[in-house]
Amino acid sequence: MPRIWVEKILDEPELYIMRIDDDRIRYFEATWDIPEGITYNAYLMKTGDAVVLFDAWKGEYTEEFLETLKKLVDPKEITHIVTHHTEPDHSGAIPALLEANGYRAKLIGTTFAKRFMEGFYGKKVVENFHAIKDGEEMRIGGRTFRFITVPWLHWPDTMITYVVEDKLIFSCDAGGGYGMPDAIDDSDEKVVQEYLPHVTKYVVTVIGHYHKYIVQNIKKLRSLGIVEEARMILPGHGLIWRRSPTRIFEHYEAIGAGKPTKGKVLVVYDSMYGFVEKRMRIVIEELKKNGLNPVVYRFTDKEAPAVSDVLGEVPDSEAIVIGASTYEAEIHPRIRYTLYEVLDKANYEKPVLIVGAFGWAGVAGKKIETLISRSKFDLVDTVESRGMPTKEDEEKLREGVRKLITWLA
Ligand SMILES: Cc1cc2nc3c(=O)[nH]c(=O)nc-3n(C[C@H](O)[C@H](O)[C@H](O)COP(=O)(O)O)c2cc1C
Repeated sequence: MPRIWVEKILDEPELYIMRIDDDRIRYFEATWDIPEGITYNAYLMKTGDAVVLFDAWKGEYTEEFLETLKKLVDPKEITHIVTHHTEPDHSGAIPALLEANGYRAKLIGTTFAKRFMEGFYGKKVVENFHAIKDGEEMRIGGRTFRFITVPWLHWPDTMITYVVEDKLIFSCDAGGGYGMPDAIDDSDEKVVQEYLPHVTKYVVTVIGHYHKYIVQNIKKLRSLGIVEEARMILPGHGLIWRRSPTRIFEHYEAIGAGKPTKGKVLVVYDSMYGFVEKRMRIVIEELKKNGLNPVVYRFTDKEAPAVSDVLGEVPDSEAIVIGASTYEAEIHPRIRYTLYEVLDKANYEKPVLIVGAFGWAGVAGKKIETLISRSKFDLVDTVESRGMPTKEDEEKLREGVRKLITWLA
């Protein structure tokens, strides 16, 4: 059963989080394996004569959302609904809420948001929609709400709200992560440490395709001075950041920049009958001998790691080793798909060593080389040979690892 959290975050303005922990979901966006689950966070603020709702929950949890909301307020009393991003994991419950509200509330979002809401839920939902301009301020319930667009974090519709007097940033997907942390905020460092890898995985899989916009948009928010002075960052997924509000954006920036963890080398390969495996054991041994820390993901007839987990390991790796067999004159399908996603979502300037095995005519190595040469990654070496590696092959593999290490020095 999904856990529901309703907690008061502030007395003045009166501010609540409504969070549901989605433990039923298996594949976010019908693609990314997330055994760690995800939360949907909505926020409710009572200020002066206004009751403002920031985002909602996924449509699947509409009933739970309305029940939870009714504990805090009669839905008819909601005066404003801010929709930062219309992806249905945040907007799904809004149509039913508007109905319960008697369509009294003003919806606030970007022009794109208006278009998308109408496309998803019909004309009636946007009858009372105010489309903001970037940087526009509105006085609501005695407070100043500034709306700032952050396009492509990760849809064109995306914006954040800054409540000027209280220095609060409502950031929706920006600053979010996977996982169902055992707290609502960052006050417990142990919870934060467990949560941050889920943030990395979230950023790469969900926003990674647009990763240059992560850096650009955070730069934009910093230049407005609101990141440094923020008292709290309140995302649409995961933890609220109030002990150290800037930390989540610093983490996002580090992911955007691909800031490496010293010595971490991501090793990913397939092996159907053990020939690539034999090569990779040599590679891993050589990496360890040289003081590096290989993080290994293998696709075999017994294991198939989640590609989402592999993606989450890329940003802070210093280098990558890809091992692949040739399969029907192609790269093995598991590595082909993994590589395709890495190049699309986690494309960084990092060195790559390619290792291949084939039966009669090796093409996997060459095909990976071509893909790497068209990406930001740097090709260090390709070591590919037939079947069982010979002594000579073994020496070439060790030499390849040494070249990788020299590259890192
Ligand atoms: C389904 C299948 C398709 C294969 N296709 C090719 C191929 O097109 N060209 C080739 O040279 N070898 C091919 N091979 C042979 C493998 O690439 C070779 O045995 C390699 O050493 C496998 O390494 P592994 O046991 O680590 O997967 C194929 C093997 C299988 C099982």
